Amino acid sequence: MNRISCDLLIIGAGSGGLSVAAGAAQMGADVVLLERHKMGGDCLNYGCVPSKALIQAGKVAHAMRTASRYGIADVVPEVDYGAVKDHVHGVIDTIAPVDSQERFEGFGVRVIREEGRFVSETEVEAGDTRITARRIVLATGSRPFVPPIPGLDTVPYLTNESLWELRELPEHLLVIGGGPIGMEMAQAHLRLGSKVTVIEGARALGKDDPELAALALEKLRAEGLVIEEEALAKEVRGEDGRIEVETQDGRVFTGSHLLVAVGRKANTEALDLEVAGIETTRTGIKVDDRLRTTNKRVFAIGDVAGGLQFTHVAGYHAGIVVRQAMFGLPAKAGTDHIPWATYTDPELAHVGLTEAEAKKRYPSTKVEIARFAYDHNDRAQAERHAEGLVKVVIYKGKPVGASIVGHQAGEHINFWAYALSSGAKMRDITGMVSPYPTYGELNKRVAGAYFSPRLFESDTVKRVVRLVQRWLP
Ligand SMILES: Cc1cc2nc3c(=O)[nH]c(=O)nc-3n(C[C@H](O)[C@H](O)[C@H](O)COP(=O)(O)OP(=O)(O)OC[C@H]3O[C@@H](n4cnc5c(N)ncnc54)[C@H](O)[C@@H]3O)c2cc1C
Ligand SMILES: NC(=O)c1ccc[n+]([C@@H]2O[C@H](COP(=O)([O-])OP(=O)(O)OC[C@H]3O[C@@H](n4cnc5c(N)ncnc54)[C@H](O)[C@@H]3O)[C@@H](O)[C@H]2O)c1
Repeated sequence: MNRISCDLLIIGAGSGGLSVAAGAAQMGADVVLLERHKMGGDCLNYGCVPSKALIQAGKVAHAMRTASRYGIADVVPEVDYGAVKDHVHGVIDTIAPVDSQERFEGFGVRVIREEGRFVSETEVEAGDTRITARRIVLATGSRPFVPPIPGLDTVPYLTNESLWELRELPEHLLVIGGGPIGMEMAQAHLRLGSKVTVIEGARALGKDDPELAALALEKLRAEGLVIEEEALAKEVRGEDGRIEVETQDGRVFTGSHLLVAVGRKANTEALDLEVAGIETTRTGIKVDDRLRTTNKRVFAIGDVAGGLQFTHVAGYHAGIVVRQAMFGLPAKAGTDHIPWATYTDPELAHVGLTEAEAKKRYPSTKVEIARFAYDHNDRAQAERHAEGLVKVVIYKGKPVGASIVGHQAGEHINFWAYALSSGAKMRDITGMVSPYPTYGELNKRVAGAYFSPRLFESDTVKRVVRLVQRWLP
Protein backbone atom coordinates (compact mmCIF):
# COMPACT_ATOMS: atom_id res chain seq x y z
CA MET A 1 0.00 0.00 0.00
CA ASN A 2 1.35 3.45 -0.99
CA ARG A 3 0.89 6.14 1.64
CA ILE A 4 0.65 9.78 0.60
CA SER A 5 -0.47 12.97 2.30
CA CYS A 6 -1.74 16.26 0.91
CA ASP A 7 -3.37 19.56 1.87
CA LEU A 8 -6.58 18.82 0.01
CA LEU A 9 -8.10 15.55 -1.19
CA ILE A 10 -11.00 15.79 -3.61
CA ILE A 11 -13.17 12.78 -4.41
CA GLY A 12 -14.91 13.13 -7.78
CA ALA A 13 -13.66 14.88 -10.93
CA GLY A 14 -16.97 16.37 -12.10
CA SER A 15 -18.02 20.02 -12.26
CA GLY A 16 -17.54 20.60 -8.52
CA GLY A 17 -14.39 18.58 -7.87
CA LEU A 18 -12.54 19.93 -10.90
CA SER A 19 -13.33 23.54 -9.95
CA VAL A 20 -11.94 23.01 -6.43
CA ALA A 21 -8.86 21.22 -7.80
CA ALA A 22 -8.07 23.92 -10.37
CA GLY A 23 -8.52 26.75 -7.85
CA ALA A 24 -6.63 25.13 -4.96
CA ALA A 25 -3.71 23.78 -7.03
CA GLN A 26 -3.18 27.11 -8.83
CA MET A 27 -3.07 28.83 -5.44
CA GLY A 28 -0.23 26.54 -4.39
CA ALA A 29 -1.98 23.82 -2.39
CA ASP A 30 -0.88 20.19 -2.62
CA VAL A 31 -3.97 18.55 -4.15
CA VAL A 32 -4.92 14.91 -4.78
CA LEU A 33 -7.97 14.19 -6.98
CA LEU A 34 -9.72 10.81 -7.20
CA GLU A 35 -11.98 9.78 -10.09
CA ARG A 36 -13.39 6.28 -10.49
CA HIS A 37 -14.91 6.74 -13.95
CA LYS A 38 -14.72 9.56 -16.51
CA MET A 39 -12.98 12.90 -16.00
CA GLY A 40 -15.61 15.67 -16.29
CA GLY A 41 -18.32 13.69 -14.50
CA ASP A 42 -21.99 13.86 -15.42
CA CYS A 43 -22.17 17.29 -16.99
CA LEU A 44 -19.61 16.59 -19.70
CA ASN A 45 -20.31 12.93 -20.35
CA TYR A 46 -24.00 12.26 -19.62
CA GLY A 47 -25.69 15.56 -18.75
CA CYS A 48 -25.52 19.19 -19.80
CA VAL A 49 -23.16 18.86 -22.74
CA PRO A 50 -24.72 15.93 -24.64
CA SER A 51 -28.25 17.13 -23.86
CA LYS A 52 -27.58 20.62 -25.20
CA ALA A 53 -25.89 19.20 -28.30
CA LEU A 54 -28.93 16.98 -28.97
CA ILE A 55 -31.30 19.91 -28.38
CA GLN A 56 -29.39 21.94 -30.98
CA ALA A 57 -29.80 19.15 -33.57
CA GLY A 58 -33.52 19.15 -32.81
CA LYS A 59 -33.65 22.93 -33.24
CA VAL A 60 -32.10 22.72 -36.68
CA ALA A 61 -34.60 20.06 -37.77
CA HIS A 62 -37.45 22.19 -36.41
CA ALA A 63 -36.18 25.32 -38.19
CA MET A 64 -36.14 23.39 -41.50
CA ARG A 65 -39.67 22.12 -40.94
CA THR A 66 -41.02 25.59 -40.10
CA ALA A 67 -38.94 27.86 -42.39
CA SER A 68 -41.95 29.06 -44.39
CA ARG A 69 -42.80 31.61 -41.73
CA TYR A 70 -39.72 33.47 -43.02
CA GLY A 71 -40.64 32.96 -46.68
CA ILE A 72 -38.35 29.97 -47.17
CA ALA A 73 -39.94 26.65 -48.17
CA ASP A 74 -40.50 24.16 -45.36
CA VAL A 75 -38.58 20.93 -45.83
CA VAL A 76 -38.95 17.61 -44.08
CA PRO A 77 -35.46 17.05 -42.67
CA GLU A 78 -33.75 13.72 -43.28
CA VAL A 79 -32.57 12.88 -39.80
CA ASP A 80 -29.75 10.37 -39.41
CA TYR A 81 -30.05 9.73 -35.68
CA GLY A 82 -26.72 7.88 -35.58
CA ALA A 83 -25.02 10.90 -37.17
CA VAL A 84 -26.78 13.16 -34.65
CA LYS A 85 -25.21 11.04 -31.90
CA ASP A 86 -21.83 11.40 -33.63
CA HIS A 87 -22.34 15.17 -33.43
CA VAL A 88 -23.17 14.80 -29.69
CA HIS A 89 -20.02 12.75 -29.03
CA GLY A 90 -18.00 15.18 -31.17
CA VAL A 91 -19.03 18.03 -28.87
CA ILE A 92 -18.07 15.99 -25.78
CA ASP A 93 -14.68 15.19 -27.36
CA THR A 94 -14.07 18.86 -28.15
CA ILE A 95 -14.70 19.97 -24.57
CA ALA A 96 -13.05 16.94 -22.88
CA PRO A 97 -9.45 18.30 -22.90
CA VAL A 98 -10.57 21.10 -20.55
CA ASP A 99 -11.48 18.47 -17.95
CA SER A 100 -8.68 16.04 -18.77
CA GLN A 101 -6.26 14.33 -16.40
CA GLU A 102 -3.33 15.86 -18.36
CA ARG A 103 -4.64 19.40 -17.89
CA PHE A 104 -5.06 18.94 -14.15
CA GLU A 105 -1.68 17.26 -13.80
CA GLY A 106 -0.36 20.37 -15.53
CA PHE A 107 -1.75 22.40 -12.61
CA GLY A 108 0.23 20.13 -10.26
CA VAL A 109 -2.75 18.01 -9.14
CA ARG A 110 -2.02 14.32 -8.42
CA VAL A 111 -4.87 12.54 -10.23
CA ILE A 112 -5.62 8.96 -9.18
CA ARG A 113 -8.16 7.07 -11.33
CA GLU A 114 -9.63 4.96 -8.53
CA GLU A 115 -12.72 4.87 -6.31
CA GLY A 116 -12.18 6.47 -2.92
CA ARG A 117 -13.55 5.29 0.43
CA PHE A 118 -12.94 6.35 4.00
CA VAL A 119 -10.87 4.10 6.23
CA SER A 120 -10.75 6.56 9.14
CA GLU A 121 -11.89 10.11 9.92
CA THR A 122 -8.91 11.59 8.07
CA GLU A 123 -7.83 8.86 5.66
CA VAL A 124 -9.17 7.63 2.34
CA GLU A 125 -8.14 4.54 0.41
CA ALA A 126 -8.13 4.48 -3.39
CA GLY A 127 -6.86 1.29 -5.05
CA ASP A 128 -3.52 0.58 -3.45
CA THR A 129 -3.02 4.13 -2.15
CA ARG A 130 -3.90 5.43 1.31
CA ILE A 131 -4.24 9.21 1.43
CA THR A 132 -4.11 11.41 4.52
CA ALA A 133 -5.43 14.93 3.97
CA ARG A 134 -5.75 18.13 6.00
CA ARG A 135 -9.12 18.78 4.32
CA ILE A 136 -11.31 16.53 2.16
CA VAL A 137 -13.94 17.56 -0.40
CA LEU A 138 -16.65 15.10 -1.42
CA ALA A 139 -17.83 15.90 -4.94
CA THR A 140 -19.14 12.49 -5.98
CA GLY A 141 -22.27 13.76 -7.74
CA SER A 142 -25.41 11.81 -8.47
CA ARG A 143 -26.80 9.19 -10.83
CA PRO A 144 -30.27 8.57 -12.28
CA PHE A 145 -32.78 7.48 -9.67
CA VAL A 146 -34.50 4.34 -10.90
CA PRO A 147 -37.83 4.05 -9.07
CA PRO A 148 -39.08 0.68 -7.82
CA ILE A 149 -41.93 0.57 -10.36
CA PRO A 150 -43.07 -3.05 -10.73
CA GLY A 151 -41.97 -4.49 -14.07
CA LEU A 152 -39.39 -1.79 -14.84
CA ASP A 153 -36.56 -4.28 -14.35
CA THR A 154 -38.14 -6.64 -16.91
CA VAL A 155 -38.02 -4.24 -19.88
CA PRO A 156 -35.18 -2.39 -21.60
CA TYR A 157 -35.17 1.25 -20.53
CA LEU A 158 -32.93 4.26 -21.09
CA THR A 159 -31.57 6.79 -18.61
CA ASN A 160 -29.47 9.89 -19.14
CA GLU A 161 -26.45 7.57 -18.98
CA SER A 162 -27.41 5.10 -21.72
CA LEU A 163 -29.35 7.46 -24.03
CA TRP A 164 -26.19 8.70 -25.73
CA GLU A 165 -25.30 5.22 -27.00
CA LEU A 166 -28.67 4.66 -28.72
CA ARG A 167 -28.13 4.85 -32.50
CA GLU A 168 -31.63 4.23 -33.93
CA LEU A 169 -34.31 6.92 -33.66
CA PRO A 170 -37.07 5.75 -31.30
CA GLU A 171 -40.32 5.44 -33.20
CA HIS A 172 -42.34 6.33 -30.11
CA LEU A 173 -40.45 7.42 -27.01
CA LEU A 174 -42.22 7.20 -23.67
CA VAL A 175 -40.66 9.43 -21.02
CA ILE A 176 -41.45 8.86 -17.35
CA GLY A 177 -40.88 12.20 -15.58
CA GLY A 178 -41.69 15.73 -16.75
CA GLY A 179 -38.78 17.49 -15.00
CA PRO A 180 -35.97 19.24 -16.90
CA ILE A 181 -34.35 16.01 -18.14
CA GLY A 182 -37.64 14.54 -19.32
CA MET A 183 -38.90 17.69 -21.04
CA GLU A 184 -35.61 18.64 -22.72
CA MET A 185 -35.08 15.14 -24.11
CA ALA A 186 -38.75 14.75 -25.05
CA GLN A 187 -38.80 17.87 -27.22
CA ALA A 188 -35.42 17.12 -28.80
CA HIS A 189 -36.65 13.66 -29.86
CA LEU A 190 -39.97 15.02 -31.11
CA ARG A 191 -38.09 17.47 -33.34
CA LEU A 192 -35.79 14.72 -34.59
CA GLY A 193 -38.84 12.74 -35.71
CA SER A 194 -39.99 10.49 -32.84
CA LYS A 195 -43.49 10.40 -31.45
CA VAL A 196 -43.09 11.32 -27.79
CA THR A 197 -45.34 10.90 -24.74
CA VAL A 198 -44.32 12.35 -21.38
CA ILE A 199 -45.86 10.59 -18.38
CA GLU A 200 -45.64 12.92 -15.39
CA GLY A 201 -46.87 11.97 -11.92
CA ALA A 202 -47.68 15.52 -10.82
CA ARG A 203 -47.18 18.75 -12.85
CA ALA A 204 -44.64 18.94 -15.68
CA LEU A 205 -41.91 21.56 -15.12
CA GLY A 206 -43.27 21.59 -11.58
CA LYS A 207 -40.29 23.33 -9.94
CA ASP A 208 -40.88 26.55 -11.90
CA ASP A 209 -43.40 29.36 -11.51
CA PRO A 210 -46.69 27.72 -12.60
CA GLU A 211 -47.76 30.77 -14.63
CA LEU A 212 -44.66 30.58 -16.83
CA ALA A 213 -44.46 26.78 -16.87
CA ALA A 214 -48.02 26.75 -18.26
CA LEU A 215 -46.93 28.98 -21.17
CA ALA A 216 -44.02 26.67 -21.96
CA LEU A 217 -46.22 23.57 -21.78
CA GLU A 218 -48.81 25.15 -24.08
CA LYS A 219 -46.13 25.75 -26.73
CA LEU A 220 -44.68 22.24 -26.34
CA ARG A 221 -48.11 20.67 -26.72
CA ALA A 222 -48.85 22.85 -29.77
CA GLU A 223 -45.69 21.42 -31.35
CA GLY A 224 -47.04 17.89 -30.93
CA LEU A 225 -45.57 16.73 -27.63
CA VAL A 226 -48.04 14.63 -25.66
CA ILE A 227 -47.72 15.55 -21.98
CA GLU A 228 -49.84 13.53 -19.58
CA GLU A 229 -49.93 15.08 -16.10
CA GLU A 230 -51.20 13.58 -12.82
CA ALA A 231 -50.07 10.32 -14.41
CA LEU A 232 -48.02 8.43 -11.85
CA ALA A 233 -46.39 5.40 -13.48
CA LYS A 234 -47.26 2.35 -11.40
CA GLU A 235 -46.46 -0.61 -13.65
CA VAL A 236 -44.28 -1.26 -16.68
CA ARG A 237 -44.50 -4.30 -18.96
CA GLY A 238 -43.70 -5.44 -22.49
CA GLU A 239 -40.60 -6.24 -24.42
CA ASP A 240 -37.95 -4.67 -26.62
CA GLY A 241 -39.76 -2.40 -29.11
CA ARG A 242 -43.19 -2.55 -27.40
CA ILE A 243 -43.28 -1.16 -23.91
CA GLU A 244 -46.39 -0.31 -21.88
CA VAL A 245 -46.58 2.05 -18.94
CA GLU A 246 -49.69 1.93 -16.78
CA THR A 247 -50.47 4.81 -14.46
CA GLN A 248 -52.11 4.75 -11.06
CA ASP A 249 -55.43 5.90 -12.52
CA GLY A 250 -55.44 3.12 -15.14
CA ARG A 251 -54.20 4.97 -18.23
CA VAL A 252 -51.95 2.82 -20.44
CA PHE A 253 -49.33 4.25 -22.80
CA THR A 254 -47.50 2.17 -25.38
CA GLY A 255 -44.23 3.09 -27.07
CA SER A 256 -41.15 1.60 -28.70
CA HIS A 257 -38.61 2.97 -26.19
CA LEU A 258 -38.71 4.16 -22.59
CA LEU A 259 -36.66 6.93 -20.94
CA VAL A 260 -36.74 7.11 -17.15
CA ALA A 261 -36.11 10.65 -15.83
CA VAL A 262 -37.60 10.87 -12.36
CA GLY A 263 -34.81 12.58 -10.45
CA ARG A 264 -31.38 11.78 -9.06
CA LYS A 265 -29.75 9.69 -6.35
CA ALA A 266 -26.65 11.01 -4.56
CA ASN A 267 -23.47 8.91 -4.96
CA THR A 268 -22.67 8.14 -1.32
CA GLU A 269 -22.71 4.36 -0.99
CA ALA A 270 -19.12 3.61 -2.02
CA LEU A 271 -17.61 6.19 0.34
CA ASP A 272 -18.06 4.29 3.65
CA LEU A 273 -19.13 7.59 5.19
CA GLU A 274 -19.99 6.11 8.59
CA VAL A 275 -16.28 5.32 9.15
CA ALA A 276 -15.60 9.06 9.02
CA GLY A 277 -18.65 10.10 11.08
CA ILE A 278 -20.37 11.70 8.09
CA GLU A 279 -24.16 11.71 8.17
CA THR A 280 -26.51 11.62 5.20
CA THR A 281 -30.05 12.87 4.60
CA ARG A 282 -32.76 11.60 2.25
CA THR A 283 -31.24 13.61 -0.62
CA GLY A 284 -27.49 13.41 -0.02
CA ILE A 285 -24.73 14.25 2.45
CA LYS A 286 -25.77 16.42 5.38
CA VAL A 287 -24.02 19.82 5.22
CA ASP A 288 -24.28 23.10 7.11
CA ASP A 289 -24.47 26.47 5.38
CA ARG A 290 -20.65 26.44 5.04
CA LEU A 291 -20.92 23.08 3.22
CA ARG A 292 -19.19 21.30 6.11
CA THR A 293 -20.32 17.74 6.75
CA THR A 294 -20.75 16.33 10.27
CA ASN A 295 -16.96 15.68 10.08
CA LYS A 296 -15.69 19.27 10.24
CA ARG A 297 -12.59 18.54 8.11
CA VAL A 298 -14.75 17.25 5.29
CA PHE A 299 -16.85 19.33 2.89
CA ALA A 300 -19.51 18.11 0.44
CA ILE A 301 -20.36 20.06 -2.71
CA GLY A 302 -22.48 19.86 -5.86
CA ASP A 303 -25.12 17.19 -6.46
CA VAL A 304 -24.00 14.99 -3.57
CA ALA A 305 -24.75 17.82 -1.12
CA GLY A 306 -28.43 17.18 -1.87
CA GLY A 307 -29.61 20.73 -2.68
CA LEU A 308 -30.00 22.38 -6.08
CA GLN A 309 -28.39 20.09 -8.67
CA PHE A 310 -26.80 22.21 -11.39
CA THR A 311 -23.30 22.56 -12.78
CA HIS A 312 -23.15 26.24 -11.86
CA VAL A 313 -24.15 25.37 -8.28
CA ALA A 314 -21.30 22.83 -8.08
CA GLY A 315 -18.97 25.59 -9.35
CA TYR A 316 -20.36 28.09 -6.84
CA HIS A 317 -19.93 25.56 -4.02
CA ALA A 318 -16.33 25.05 -5.14
CA GLY A 319 -15.60 28.74 -4.59
CA ILE A 320 -17.12 28.62 -1.08
CA VAL A 321 -14.94 25.63 -0.16
CA VAL A 322 -11.73 26.99 -1.69
CA ARG A 323 -12.10 30.16 0.40
CA GLN A 324 -12.45 28.13 3.59
CA ALA A 325 -9.97 25.35 2.88
CA MET A 326 -7.24 27.56 1.38
CA PHE A 327 -7.48 30.71 3.48
CA GLY A 328 -9.34 29.50 6.58
CA LEU A 329 -11.94 32.22 5.90
CA PRO A 330 -15.59 31.53 6.71
CA ALA A 331 -17.90 31.50 3.70
CA LYS A 332 -21.55 30.56 3.41
CA ALA A 333 -23.49 29.12 0.51
CA GLY A 334 -26.81 30.83 -0.22
CA THR A 335 -29.56 29.81 -2.62
CA ASP A 336 -31.60 33.01 -3.11
CA HIS A 337 -29.44 34.23 -6.00
CA ILE A 338 -28.99 30.91 -7.83
CA PRO A 339 -30.53 30.85 -11.32
CA TRP A 340 -31.55 27.87 -13.42
CA ALA A 341 -32.82 27.33 -16.91
CA THR A 342 -34.58 24.52 -18.72
CA TYR A 343 -33.55 24.43 -22.35
CA THR A 344 -36.83 23.50 -23.95
CA ASP A 345 -38.04 25.82 -26.71
CA PRO A 346 -39.31 28.15 -25.36
CA GLU A 347 -36.72 28.17 -22.59
CA LEU A 348 -37.86 28.57 -19.01
CA ALA A 349 -35.55 30.30 -16.57
CA HIS A 350 -35.71 31.46 -12.99
CA VAL A 351 -33.71 33.14 -10.23
CA GLY A 352 -34.56 33.94 -6.61
CA LEU A 353 -38.04 33.67 -5.15
CA THR A 354 -41.18 32.76 -7.06
CA GLU A 355 -44.30 34.85 -6.40
CA ALA A 356 -45.62 32.16 -4.03
CA GLU A 357 -42.31 31.92 -2.13
CA ALA A 358 -42.02 35.72 -1.78
CA LYS A 359 -45.59 35.94 -0.44
CA LYS A 360 -44.68 33.35 2.20
CA ARG A 361 -41.44 35.07 3.21
CA TYR A 362 -42.65 38.70 3.23
CA PRO A 363 -46.01 40.36 4.10
CA SER A 364 -47.95 39.23 1.02
CA THR A 365 -49.59 42.61 0.39
CA LYS A 366 -46.14 44.21 0.11
CA VAL A 367 -44.96 41.84 -2.63
CA GLU A 368 -45.39 43.39 -6.06
CA ILE A 369 -45.29 41.75 -9.48
CA ALA A 370 -44.21 43.31 -12.77
CA ARG A 371 -44.73 41.55 -16.09
CA PHE A 372 -43.65 42.32 -19.61
CA ALA A 373 -44.58 40.20 -22.62
CA TYR A 374 -42.24 39.34 -25.49
CA ASP A 375 -44.81 40.50 -28.08
CA HIS A 376 -44.02 44.14 -27.21
CA ASN A 377 -40.37 43.57 -28.12
CA ASP A 378 -39.50 44.48 -31.71
CA ARG A 379 -36.59 42.06 -32.01
CA ALA A 380 -38.79 39.20 -30.83
CA GLN A 381 -41.36 40.23 -33.45
CA ALA A 382 -38.74 40.53 -36.21
CA GLU A 383 -37.47 37.03 -35.47
CA ARG A 384 -40.97 35.60 -34.89
CA HIS A 385 -40.18 34.60 -31.34
CA ALA A 386 -42.86 36.86 -29.92
CA GLU A 387 -44.37 34.46 -27.38
CA GLY A 388 -42.92 34.81 -23.93
CA LEU A 389 -43.07 36.64 -20.65
CA VAL A 390 -40.73 38.24 -18.13
CA LYS A 391 -42.12 38.27 -14.59
CA VAL A 392 -40.33 40.00 -11.74
CA VAL A 393 -41.17 39.67 -8.05
CA ILE A 394 -40.41 42.86 -6.12
CA TYR A 395 -40.23 43.65 -2.43
CA LYS A 396 -39.51 47.17 -1.15
CA GLY A 397 -38.42 48.36 -4.59
CA LYS A 398 -35.90 45.52 -5.07
CA PRO A 399 -36.23 42.50 -7.33
CA VAL A 400 -36.24 39.36 -5.18
CA GLY A 401 -37.05 36.92 -7.97
CA ALA A 402 -37.49 36.75 -11.72
CA SER A 403 -38.79 34.16 -14.16
CA ILE A 404 -38.64 34.25 -17.92
CA VAL A 405 -40.30 32.01 -20.48
CA GLY A 406 -39.44 32.59 -24.12
CA HIS A 407 -36.65 32.68 -26.67
CA GLN A 408 -33.23 32.55 -24.96
CA ALA A 409 -34.73 32.91 -21.49
CA GLY A 410 -31.62 31.16 -20.13
CA GLU A 411 -29.44 33.95 -21.51
CA HIS A 412 -31.72 36.75 -20.29
CA ILE A 413 -31.92 35.41 -16.74
CA ASN A 414 -28.22 36.31 -16.35
CA PHE A 415 -29.32 39.94 -16.10
CA TRP A 416 -31.61 39.22 -13.14
CA ALA A 417 -29.05 36.90 -11.54
CA TYR A 418 -26.69 39.89 -11.50
CA ALA A 419 -29.42 42.26 -10.32
CA LEU A 420 -30.20 39.98 -7.36
CA SER A 421 -26.60 39.20 -6.44
CA SER A 422 -25.63 42.87 -6.53
CA GLY A 423 -28.68 44.06 -4.58
CA ALA A 424 -29.86 46.32 -7.43
CA LYS A 425 -33.10 48.25 -7.09
CA MET A 426 -35.75 48.46 -9.82
CA ARG A 427 -34.79 52.16 -10.03
CA ASP A 428 -31.23 51.17 -11.09
CA ILE A 429 -32.65 49.04 -13.89
CA THR A 430 -34.72 51.87 -15.38
CA GLY A 431 -31.53 53.96 -15.45
CA MET A 432 -29.92 51.52 -17.89
CA VAL A 433 -29.99 52.20 -21.64
CA SER A 434 -30.47 49.07 -23.76
CA PRO A 435 -29.50 48.94 -27.43
CA TYR A 436 -32.46 48.70 -29.83
CA PRO A 437 -33.62 46.22 -31.01
CA THR A 438 -32.48 43.59 -28.51
CA TYR A 439 -34.26 41.06 -26.35
CA GLY A 440 -32.38 42.69 -23.47
CA GLU A 441 -34.79 45.61 -23.70
CA LEU A 442 -37.37 43.31 -22.14
CA ASN A 443 -35.55 43.62 -18.82
CA LYS A 444 -35.63 47.40 -18.85
CA ARG A 445 -39.24 47.44 -20.01
CA VAL A 446 -40.37 45.22 -17.15
CA ALA A 447 -38.84 47.75 -14.76
CA GLY A 448 -40.76 50.41 -16.71
CA ALA A 449 -43.93 48.37 -16.25
CA TYR A 450 -43.26 48.41 -12.50
CA PHE A 451 -42.96 52.19 -12.36
CA SER A 452 -45.52 53.23 -14.97
CA PRO A 453 -48.62 52.86 -12.74
CA ARG A 454 -46.82 55.02 -10.16
CA LEU A 455 -46.09 57.67 -12.79
CA PHE A 456 -49.09 57.51 -15.07
CA GLU A 457 -51.86 56.63 -12.63
CA SER A 458 -50.84 58.89 -9.77
CA ASP A 459 -52.89 62.03 -8.99
CA THR A 460 -49.91 63.43 -7.05
CA VAL A 461 -47.63 63.14 -10.10
CA LYS A 462 -50.31 64.79 -12.26
CA ARG A 463 -50.70 67.66 -9.74
CA VAL A 464 -46.92 68.20 -9.53
CA VAL A 465 -46.56 68.20 -13.33
CA ARG A 466 -49.40 70.75 -13.70
CA LEU A 467 -47.82 72.96 -11.03
CA VAL A 468 -44.34 72.79 -12.55
CA GLN A 469 -45.72 73.49 -16.03
CA ARG A 470 -47.43 76.63 -14.73
CA TRP A 471 -44.12 78.04 -13.42
CA LEU A 472 -41.76 76.87 -16.16
CA PRO A 473 -40.60 79.74 -18.37
C1 LIG B 1 -29.36 14.97 -18.65
C2 LIG B 1 -28.83 16.05 -17.73
C3 LIG B 1 -28.78 17.35 -18.19
C4 LIG B 1 -28.28 18.34 -17.36
N1 LIG B 1 -28.26 19.62 -17.84
C5 LIG B 1 -27.80 20.60 -17.05
C6 LIG B 1 -27.72 21.93 -17.53
O1 LIG B 1 -28.08 22.22 -18.68
N2 LIG B 1 -27.24 22.89 -16.72
C7 LIG B 1 -26.83 22.60 -15.44
O2 LIG B 1 -26.40 23.51 -14.72
N3 LIG B 1 -26.89 21.35 -14.94
C8 LIG B 1 -27.36 20.35 -15.73
N4 LIG B 1 -27.39 19.07 -15.24
C9 LIG B 1 -26.92 18.81 -13.87
C10 LIG B 1 -25.39 18.69 -13.81
O3 LIG B 1 -24.95 17.71 -14.72
C11 LIG B 1 -24.96 18.32 -12.39
O4 LIG B 1 -25.54 19.21 -11.47
C12 LIG B 1 -23.44 18.39 -12.25
O5 LIG B 1 -22.81 17.49 -13.12
C13 LIG B 1 -23.03 18.08 -10.80
O6 LIG B 1 -21.64 18.13 -10.67
P1 LIG B 1 -20.90 17.33 -9.49
O7 LIG B 1 -19.47 17.73 -9.56
O8 LIG B 1 -21.64 17.51 -8.23
O9 LIG B 1 -21.07 15.80 -9.88
P2 LIG B 1 -20.67 14.96 -11.18
O10 LIG B 1 -20.48 15.81 -12.36
O11 LIG B 1 -21.67 13.86 -11.28
O12 LIG B 1 -19.24 14.35 -10.82
C14 LIG B 1 -19.06 13.40 -9.81
C15 LIG B 1 -17.88 12.53 -10.15
O13 LIG B 1 -17.52 11.77 -9.00
C16 LIG B 1 -17.12 10.47 -9.41
N5 LIG B 1 -17.25 9.59 -8.23
C17 LIG B 1 -18.38 9.24 -7.56
N6 LIG B 1 -18.09 8.50 -6.49
C18 LIG B 1 -16.74 8.37 -6.45
C19 LIG B 1 -15.82 7.74 -5.57
N7 LIG B 1 -16.23 7.09 -4.47
N8 LIG B 1 -14.49 7.81 -5.85
C20 LIG B 1 -14.04 8.46 -6.97
N9 LIG B 1 -14.87 9.09 -7.81
C21 LIG B 1 -16.20 9.06 -7.57
C22 LIG B 1 -18.08 10.15 -10.54
O14 LIG B 1 -17.56 9.14 -11.38
C23 LIG B 1 -18.18 11.51 -11.25
O15 LIG B 1 -17.23 11.63 -12.28
C24 LIG B 1 -27.86 18.04 -16.05
C25 LIG B 1 -27.90 16.72 -15.60
C26 LIG B 1 -28.38 15.73 -16.42
C27 LIG B 1 -28.39 14.32 -15.90
N1 LIG C 1 -31.37 22.59 -17.79
C1 LIG C 1 -30.87 22.15 -16.65
O1 LIG C 1 -30.24 22.87 -15.89
C2 LIG C 1 -31.05 20.72 -16.27
C3 LIG C 1 -31.41 19.79 -17.23
C4 LIG C 1 -31.59 18.49 -16.83
C5 LIG C 1 -31.37 18.15 -15.50
N2 LIG C 1 -31.00 19.06 -14.61
C6 LIG C 1 -30.80 18.70 -13.18
O2 LIG C 1 -31.05 17.32 -12.98
C7 LIG C 1 -32.05 17.17 -11.98
C8 LIG C 1 -32.84 15.94 -12.24
O3 LIG C 1 -33.73 16.10 -13.33
P1 LIG C 1 -35.00 15.18 -13.49
O4 LIG C 1 -35.81 15.76 -14.60
O5 LIG C 1 -34.60 13.75 -13.57
O6 LIG C 1 -35.69 15.26 -12.07
P2 LIG C 1 -36.81 16.17 -11.38
O7 LIG C 1 -36.86 15.72 -9.99
O8 LIG C 1 -36.59 17.59 -11.64
O9 LIG C 1 -38.16 15.74 -12.13
C9 LIG C 1 -38.63 14.42 -12.06
C10 LIG C 1 -40.13 14.38 -12.36
O10 LIG C 1 -40.53 13.03 -12.36
C11 LIG C 1 -41.81 12.93 -11.78
N3 LIG C 1 -42.01 11.54 -11.31
C12 LIG C 1 -41.40 10.94 -10.26
N4 LIG C 1 -41.84 9.65 -10.15
C13 LIG C 1 -42.72 9.46 -11.14
C14 LIG C 1 -43.51 8.34 -11.56
N5 LIG C 1 -43.48 7.15 -10.94
N6 LIG C 1 -44.33 8.51 -12.64
C15 LIG C 1 -44.37 9.68 -13.30
N7 LIG C 1 -43.66 10.77 -12.94
C16 LIG C 1 -42.84 10.66 -11.89
C17 LIG C 1 -41.80 13.98 -10.68
O11 LIG C 1 -43.11 14.38 -10.36
C18 LIG C 1 -40.97 15.11 -11.33
O12 LIG C 1 -41.77 16.06 -11.98
C19 LIG C 1 -32.85 18.45 -12.06
O13 LIG C 1 -33.55 18.72 -10.87
C20 LIG C 1 -31.80 19.47 -12.33
O14 LIG C 1 -31.23 19.87 -11.11
C21 LIG C 1 -30.83 20.34 -14.97
